[in-house]
Amino acid sequence: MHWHLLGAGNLGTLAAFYFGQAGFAVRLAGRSATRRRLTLPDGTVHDLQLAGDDNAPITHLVLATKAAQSLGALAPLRARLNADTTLIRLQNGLGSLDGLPAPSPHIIEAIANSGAWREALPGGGEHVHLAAQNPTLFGDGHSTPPDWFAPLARHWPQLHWRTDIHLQQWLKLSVNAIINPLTALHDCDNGALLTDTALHPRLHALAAEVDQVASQLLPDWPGDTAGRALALAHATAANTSSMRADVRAGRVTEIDFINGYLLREAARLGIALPGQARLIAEVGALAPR
Ligand SMILES: NC(=O)C1=CN([C@@H]2O[C@H](COP(=O)(O)OP(=O)(O)OC[C@H]3O[C@@H](n4cnc5c(N)ncnc54)[C@H](OP(=O)(O)O)[C@@H]3O)[C@@H](O)[C@H]2O)C=CC1
Ligand SMILES: CC(C)(CO)C(=O)C(=O)O
Repeated sequence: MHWHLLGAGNLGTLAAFYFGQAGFAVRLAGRSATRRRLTLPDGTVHDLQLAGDDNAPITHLVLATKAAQSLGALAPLRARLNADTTLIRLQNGLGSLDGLPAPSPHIIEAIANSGAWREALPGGGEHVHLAAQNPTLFGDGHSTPPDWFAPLARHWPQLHWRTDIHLQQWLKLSVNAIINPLTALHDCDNGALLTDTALHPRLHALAAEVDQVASQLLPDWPGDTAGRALALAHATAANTSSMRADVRAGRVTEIDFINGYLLREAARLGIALPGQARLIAEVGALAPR
């Protein structure tokens, strides 16, 4: 089985590594060959040569661009995708594939709780540092995973198939709506959200707004977004969040797909979220949208 990868950044590199370990061929989509170095939390270093695009039909695709880049990155590939194509959306946020023209591929949602950051390699390519290895959840709403999932899960630590993927997406969105913008605004690593207690009143107020919306949308909503955000910040303490990395690099952030998505859902329910609205404006002032 042949996989294409669209977006060979932090998580794309990690996925390419684990697919490769499981024996699947991986090549880039829309880009030429390049190299990546990956350092895992146990200190092992792995050099990867990522093959360039072959312009062949795409049967299996990992999409790991940032959310805002998704539709633009997929547009030149449209003729190579069809309704039988499997697309793993390895991204934070929700709504990044809204508006994807038909025929829609078979979409598997992937939720990563790991933390990774990257730097340029001297002489070209990039070095990805996996700062924390945590569970990754795949699902498409069906109970049975595809055939390739079991061999992949033997090589990708803590990879799980979830039938309640929609709830899991909201659980991840809720903590990203706290960790990502706060670490971007305060230019701090995730662990600082635990140690800088001056941030806690705001963190709790933002989390309460998230719980107000999510509990109306999802009957099984467990609440305690503040506790779960602090737990994930602890589990990824040494990481630079993806939004902080985007702000630092002057890139478009995912605020519209995380906090913006939440705000739009709240508006549909007639709920105002003043804290989240202010947060979106503050991040918007730091980075392009
Ligand atoms: N980093 C983390 O710790 C975590 C990230 N996530 C989520 O995972 C997703 C990916 O994040 P992350 O890996 O950090 O992002 P990165 O910015 O590291 O990677 C995105 C990649 O997409 C590439 N890209 C952009 N446009 C195109 C295009 N048109 N064609 C091909 N490639 C393109 C970029 O290339 P170039 O740099 O050349 O523009 C870059 O390599 C995000 O949704 C993020 O929120 C989830 C959990 C943890
Ligand atoms: C898991 C976490 C919080 C890691 O930093 C993340 O999702 C991100 O940075 O986008």
